[in-house]
Parts: sequence; structure tokens; C-alpha cells
Amino acid sequence: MNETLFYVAAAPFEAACRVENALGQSPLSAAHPARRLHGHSFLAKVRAIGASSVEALRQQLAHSVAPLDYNDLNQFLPMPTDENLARWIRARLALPSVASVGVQSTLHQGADLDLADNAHIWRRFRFEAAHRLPNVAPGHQCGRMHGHGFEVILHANQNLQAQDMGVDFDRLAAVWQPLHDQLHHHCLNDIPGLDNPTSETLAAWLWERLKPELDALSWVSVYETVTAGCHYDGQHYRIWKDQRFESALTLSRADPADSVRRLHGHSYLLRLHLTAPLDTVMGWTVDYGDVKTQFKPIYQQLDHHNLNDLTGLDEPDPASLARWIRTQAAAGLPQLDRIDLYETPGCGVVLSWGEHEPGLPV
Ligand SMILES: Nc1nc2c(c(=O)[nH]1)N=C([C@H](O)[C@H](O)COP(=O)(O)OP(=O)(O)OP(=O)(O)O)CN2
Repeated sequence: MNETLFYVAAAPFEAACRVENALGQSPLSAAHPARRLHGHSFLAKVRAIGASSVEALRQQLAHSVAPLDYNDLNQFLPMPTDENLARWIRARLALPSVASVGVQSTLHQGADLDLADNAHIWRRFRFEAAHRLPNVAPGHQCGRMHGHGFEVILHANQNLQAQDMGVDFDRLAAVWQPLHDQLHHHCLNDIPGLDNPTSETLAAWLWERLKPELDALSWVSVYETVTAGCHYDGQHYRIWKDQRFESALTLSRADPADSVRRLHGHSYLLRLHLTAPLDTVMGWTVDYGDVKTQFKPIYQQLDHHNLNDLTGLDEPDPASLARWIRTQAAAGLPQLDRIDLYETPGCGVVLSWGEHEPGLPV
């Protein structure tokens, strides 16, 4: 399977806007609050195939959004939807290697656009519920009644066809609301169809109910905990498990003037993605706990260590480190097909070699 390496970077900016043009026209309803002057802590994101370094890409993105910071977006673009902002930043970045540019206006919603204006619109929701997994082995922690603050992301994919806006975030909220009412402050095991409420079962249950309401729905993501969850697209289950490690490094091949040649460190975030068919008895693909167990020997080499001491890794730049992790994890985690490795929040690499949707941006 071909491997794709994306460099990813993020840059924040604070800005005011009004989602209507100078003529008072807007894709939003007349009473929509976003038509009033308001502000957001925006986050711009870029994903590029090839960059001299993650930091270079971050600096290019930060430079591109700098004029927008503490400014009025309507002075820069007539209709400052997240989609148009992504287009504006993409044009200013002018990097041939860019795969997508995203803008999120809040922590809970955003739009990512590729070069052909294929848009990925997403919005995050949350509900609080109890559950237990009835088929796990005796003593497994998830067999006990417990609960989570579950988070769900609804993803919609469409080509924008030059429109200012794709699927309205409010539309995502509207289709979500009846499901929130069924799930929030309930025990999932009591809900028909959720007698074995794994992340996988829940993602498929949500998909079946939402897809007829929203044709553009492309994925449903269920965050069972802050470190683990499942994406489902009507056919494929893709789970992830996050690991954090604290490591020191020097990058001896960097430019002589670059401070990363000095001994420094990062709090890394590693997201392991696995694709596997559903085990219909367990209701899951691979137990998150097993992912953690299989990864433990690798984790122990990474966490609170100097990455320059790792055997078989010449230089611990994020791309080389992600490839090293892929090699080390292959035997224990054969279902692994993507690794996201962030050195700093939003900045790192995505290494993908799976068959299905390597580009899912979140
Ligand atoms: N593939 C799945 N594996 C597991 C599921 C699931 O739904 N699908 N569910 C569970 C448990 O319900 C559990 O609550 C979550 O598991 P885990 O990530 O192991 O939880 P931790 O609190 O131990 O997470 P850490 O952040 O690693 O401490 C189990 N597996």
C-alpha cells in the first residue's frame, strides 16, 4: 500500500466578522446571529505533501493569516464564511504542495477545502451517558457500569461549486438534536439497538439514523474518551487511540542557525489509527486497551527519553519518527494504517498507508 506523508500546521488568529456582504446579502437566514458583528478565536490549518519542515510550514501559515489577526474580516473578503476564509488563506499560502486548508471558527466546527474546492464540513456535539459492555471478559473495566462525556463529530463532504458556504453548521445541529435527546443523560444499554454500546456500535447506530436525513454525511466520529474513538462511513470502521509522550531531542541536520539543533523537547501527541472489520460478538474492531498494551513496549522507549538514543532512528524529525513508530508497531498492531504525530498542538505529520480515506482531516 502506498504511503502518504502530510505535513500539518495550525495558526490561530482573532478576528471580527459579519457573515453578510456589503449589500446585506448572506447565505444565512435574516435573523441568524452571525449576521451581526461578532468575533471568534479562529484556527487556520494546513496539510501539505512535502515541506522543508513542520516549523517552516507553520511559519508560512502564520504569515498568511497575520493580516487577519485583530482585524475585521469583511475588509478582506466580502463574505467571510469559514469556507471563503479557507480559500483566501489557500490563495495567500500559494504552496503547490498544499493538500487542504481548513478554518475552524470555534473549537466545535470548521471547514477544510482541498484544491478542487471539495469541502469537508464538520461539527462536534457532546452528550453525557452511562454504559457497560456486556460481552467483555470477566474483570475488563468496561464490563462494569460506567459513563462518559461522549463527543460526536458529524462530517459532511461536498464540492462547493463556487458557493460561499457548504452544509450549514445549523443543519448539522438540527439533525443531531433528536439523537442528543435520545442519548443525553441515559444509559445507552437501555436504548433499542445499543444493547452492546461500543464506540463502533454507536457510530453505526448514529449513521443509520442520520444518513437518511443528511445525504452529504460522510463520516460519524464517536469519541468515547478523550483518547479513543471510532469513525464510521457506512462501511468502514476506523478506530483511534491517542498516546502522549514527553521527549527530548536535537535535530543535528537542521540549518546551522536553527535553534532545533540545540537539545530541546516536546510533549508529543500520537494518534494511532486502525482499520479492521467488526467483531460482531464483541461489537468492536480492536479493543482500545489492547492497542495500548501492544504499543506499550514502543511507548516505553519514547516517553521521558532522548529520541536521539532510539535504535534505528538517525534523526528524530517528525517524519522519520512517525516512520520509525510505524516499523516498530507493525508486528503487534497489523491493523494500524495511519499515524498522526504532533510535536506541538496542531503541528506535525500524518503518515497514512491505508486503503480508506487517508485524508480524513480530524
Ligand atoms: N474498540 C473498542 N475498544 C474499547 C471500547 C470500544 O467501544 N471500542 N470501549 C472500551 C471501554 O468502554 C472504555 O471505557 C474505554 O476504553 P480505554 O480507551 O481503554 O479507556 P481508558 O480510560 O483506560 O483510557 P486511557 O486514556 O488509555 O487511560 C474499551 N475498549
